[in-house]
Parts: sequence; C-alpha cells; structure tokens
Amino acid sequence: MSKSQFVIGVDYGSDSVRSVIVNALNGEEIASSVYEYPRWRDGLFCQPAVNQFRQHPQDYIDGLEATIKDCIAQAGTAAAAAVKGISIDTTGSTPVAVDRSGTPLALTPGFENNPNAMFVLWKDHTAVKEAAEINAHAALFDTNYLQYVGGIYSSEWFWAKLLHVLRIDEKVRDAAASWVEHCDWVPFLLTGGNDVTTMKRGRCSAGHKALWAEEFGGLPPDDFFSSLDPVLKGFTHKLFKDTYTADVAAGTISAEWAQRLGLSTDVVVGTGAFDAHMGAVGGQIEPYHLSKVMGTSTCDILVAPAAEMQDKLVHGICGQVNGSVIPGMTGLEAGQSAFGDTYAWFKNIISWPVNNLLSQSKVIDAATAAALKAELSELIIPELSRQAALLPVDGPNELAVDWFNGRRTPDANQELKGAITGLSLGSDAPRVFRALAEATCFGAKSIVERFISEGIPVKGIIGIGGVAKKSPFVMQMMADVLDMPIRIHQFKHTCALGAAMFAAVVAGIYPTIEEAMQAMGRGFDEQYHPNADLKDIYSKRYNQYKNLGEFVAGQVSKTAELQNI
Ligand SMILES: Nc1ncnc2c1ncn2[C@@H]1O[C@H](COP(=O)(O)OP(=O)(O)O)[C@@H](O)[C@H]1O
Ligand SMILES: O=C(CO)[C@@H](O)[C@@H](O)COP(=O)(O)O
Repeated sequence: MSKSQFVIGVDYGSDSVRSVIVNALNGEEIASSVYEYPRWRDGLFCQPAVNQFRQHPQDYIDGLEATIKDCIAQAGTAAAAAVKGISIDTTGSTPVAVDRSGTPLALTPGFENNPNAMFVLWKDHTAVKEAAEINAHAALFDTNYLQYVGGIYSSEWFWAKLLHVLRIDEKVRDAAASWVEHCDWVPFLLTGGNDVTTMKRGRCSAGHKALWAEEFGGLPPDDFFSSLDPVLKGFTHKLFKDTYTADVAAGTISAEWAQRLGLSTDVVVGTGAFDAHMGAVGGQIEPYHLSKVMGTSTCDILVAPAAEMQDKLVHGICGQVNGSVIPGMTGLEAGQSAFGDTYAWFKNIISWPVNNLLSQSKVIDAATAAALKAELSELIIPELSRQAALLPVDGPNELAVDWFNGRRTPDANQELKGAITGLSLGSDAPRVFRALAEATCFGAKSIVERFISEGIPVKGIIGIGGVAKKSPFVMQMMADVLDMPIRIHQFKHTCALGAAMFAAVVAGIYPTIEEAMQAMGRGFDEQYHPNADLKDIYSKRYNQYKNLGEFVAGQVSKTAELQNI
C-alpha cells in the first residue's frame, strides 16, 4: 500500500456532489460517494416560477466533507495516507458574492438566509434583462468583447448574474469585495485561503463565462462595464487579471482541512474547472470529438489544437478558450439548457395526482402512499422509454421543441420556450414522451450542425452523464438523429474521474494531462450505431423541428413586443 498513489476527484453537479478515490496508476475506482444537497432538495432559496435557483455554500461544504470522509471510510486509512492530490469541478457559471476573506456572504452574519448572498446556479435565469443589456452594449465598442463567447452573452453567465444581484440588493452590493465562481472557491477553501486577492481563478470559468481572454490581456476594460451601469465601476479591479489552467496547483491542503478529512498535509489541490470540461478529460476526449455530458442539461465540449484554430471564431456557442479543457488546445463549449430536465418536467406533470392527491387517500395509509410515490417515481421514465421505443418513427407524430429552459446553443436565448404540437385525442403519455426525447436529440443535432457550418468538423461523439448511462432509448435515438455512432464512457462518475486525472497532474504523478488520460482512462463500454433505415425519416422530421422552432421563436418575440407596448 505504501507505494500506492491515490487521487481524489470531486464533482459538484446540480443536485449533488460526488467524490471518488482513484488509483492514479490505472484509473481504477477505489471508492465513491454521493451527497445530495439538503437545502437545495428542500427547494430553499429558489423560486422556479421566476427561474431563481440559488445554492447555499453550506450545502457544498457539508457535501465535500461527507463524501470524502465516506470514501476514506470505504477505502481505509492506509488509502487515505496514499492520497496525493485533489481536484474539483463544479457547475457553472455558478458565482457568489464574497467578502475580503473570500467567504461567500451567505456564510457571514446577516446574510445567512439571503438568496442574493448565495451561489447563483448556472440555470438561474433571473438576469435575462441584464444579459440583453450586455449584448446591446457590446455592439457599441470597436473591439468585440463577445467574440470568444460565441457573440451572444447569456443570462446563465457571470456578468449578467453579478449585475442583476448588485442592482437589486444594496446590502450585498456594499458587502461584496469580489465575486467568485464555485469552481474557484472550493480549492481556495481547501487550501485555507483567507484573502480573496490571492485566489487562483480558473481559465475555464473566466474564459467561457466572464469575458476573460488572452487576446484582451485579461478582462475587458473597466470602462466597458462602468459605461453599462455605474454600479459596476471599479469592479474589474475587484476580480482578477491572471487565470490558471487546471493542470496548475492552487496550493496544498490546509492543516485544518487535512485534519477534518483525515488526509496528509502534503496533499496538493488543483485549480478548479467546470464539470463538463473535466468530464471531457475523464471521458478521454480526442481532437474534434464532441464529448456530451447528458444529464439535467447537456454540456458539449470539443477540443481542437490551438494552432489549427487560427482566427476561427465559432458563432452562437458558449465560448472558445485556449486551455479550458486541455492546455495547448482550444476548448469549445456548447449545450442544451434542459435535457433530462425536460423528461423530469413531463414526469412531474403526469405524476401530479400521485404527488398531490395520494396523501388524501382513504384507501391507503400515509406510509404506503409515500412508498408508492417513490416506487412510481423510479418506474415512470424507464417505462415511458420502453413504450416509446415501440412506436413508429414516421407518421403523424407529435412534434416538440426542447427549449423548456430556454436555448443555450446555438445562439443563446433564454427567453425561448418549449412547445408540443400535433396533439390529438390519441396523444398518450408515451407518444408525448417520445416527441420530447426526439426534440432533445434534434437540439443536439442543431449543435453539431453549427460546429460543422462554422468550419469545425465533428469526428465522433462521446456520451457521458446520467442519461447517457441510464437511457439506451435516448442514446439510440440520438445516434439515429445525428446519424453518427455514440460511444458511452465506461466510468460512472466520469467528471469526477477527469478531476482525479487533473489531481494526478498537480500532484506530480504525470507531467501532462494527456499522460494522465492515457494511463487512467477506463475506456468505453457501450456503442450505439445509427440505423440507416431511419436516416431519411429523421432528416425530414429534423426539418419540421427547425420550422417549428422558427415559429415558436417568432411567437416568443411577438409576445415580448406586445408586453413592452
Ligand atoms: N431512465 C432514464 N432515462 C432518461 N433520463 C433519465 C432517466 N433517469 C433519469 N433521467 C434524467 O437524468 C437527469 C439527471 O442526470 P444526472 O447526470 O444523474 O444528474 P446531473 O445532471 O445533476 O449531474 C434528470 O434530469 C432525469 O430526468
Ligand atoms: O453549463 C455547464 C458548464 O458550462 C454545466 O455546469 C451545467 O450544464 C450543469 O450541468 P449538470 O446539471 O451538472 O448536468
């Protein structure tokens, strides 16, 4: 055991955090543990009706401690002694206002229950107005500060969220010494940081969401922001100039955290990055292959050698950043704001009587009702999938667009809405579910098409994330719609594995992330091949989807115009 070299990867998802202990020599999983955020699960600090989704920092701290301790309990204390590095990935853009010590305001007196002092989760769309203002404002400048983020700024991103919160909450505005991404805060916490000016900011979050670019020499000038709203005056100075790729150490673990977790004080902590970017590494991404993390949402990552990108700018995606995934390569990000969430929405709709009326039943007792509810919750999507797979693909089918949480890519527009058409009295749950699944696959196709039309070939698809693992139905449909094979990565917690690979690099076990990927990559266990017989049918239905999308987008903008009159 003394020769063993273990690393820890921590992956913060939307609903839960998972940690893995991995053997750095071959990527074998030694232990894993998942923790659901309790405050989030109870819906605290969120208002779905107005797209407000906030997460309390204490959920993140408790989850970090619980999952790592649980992993160590499974692996044993000798394994704990062999841990050399920890790296972290998180969702994003998920920023928070912090004080001078880098502490999220929600952890300071007076702000404990203030949602504006908490992390603004990636899917929070309260800043739609601010994003629109940033877009209009950017058009006034000679330098196109949006050129590396696909030309359109999104309400899911850093500056829109920061501006929104500063405008609506004077107390947070006065107390905020800086704003920090979740993926930068956790390494800072673990390394015992207490001065926000010393926090190492990740290249990935800064480049994809905060408008940082090597070409600009950092963030856009302060004047760009202060001329948009004086509330932003001086803010760039409160943020950062330099950024670090995830193969660079953030520091070593603090004595306090080493003791709290039962680890050695020599453990090196890596600079953080987003889940999909580290997930792409865990899933053994190759140049021009699209790694799709398919879960609540999708986040799609493609890497291209920086030298081959030259002056190519891909319009309508979520950014292209040198080193955001692999140093020396340009990382290109796209995605869908709702993927599995679309299925979850439909499940909730059809579960309404179960969720709301069973408790009033005079036929079954409360415990049985709760057990039945839990049982059905597990069965609904798999059974809908089974029945939907039996339906004919062609014919007068229901047709949907997938913008239930707005559209992330191509061409971010969070005001768009989902739609289901072609309904008849024969439209039952499996038929509608099929249309929704198909719409999510069409949304994926429109992303692939955008890359290709902008001169970036897509040579292969790698599937990771919950839906990729759980749904052969959706994955087969995706292969058919894209008319491309999809390889599903073997490792269950692929993003955490990617983080563990970065941990192996910062701990000095491998000199580069490519070498860590080579040694620790666990390969693929499933492959879905497109069915040639369905190619023409899906191509026809995809055109219908695009037409329907245009119609829906037209209706949404007409409604907005009418509301503004
Ligand atoms: N059998 C299934 N088929 C298709 N989708 C599923 C299935 N089971 C769960 N999902 C979807 O998976 C999503 C969660 O994905 P997961 O990767 O586990 O989480 P996260 O996105 O938070 O990391 C949910 O939106 C849910 O609707
Ligand atoms: O958008 C990004 C990264 O840019 C993701 O963090 C976001 O899609 C979160 O996805 P998950 O909910 O973890 O599947």
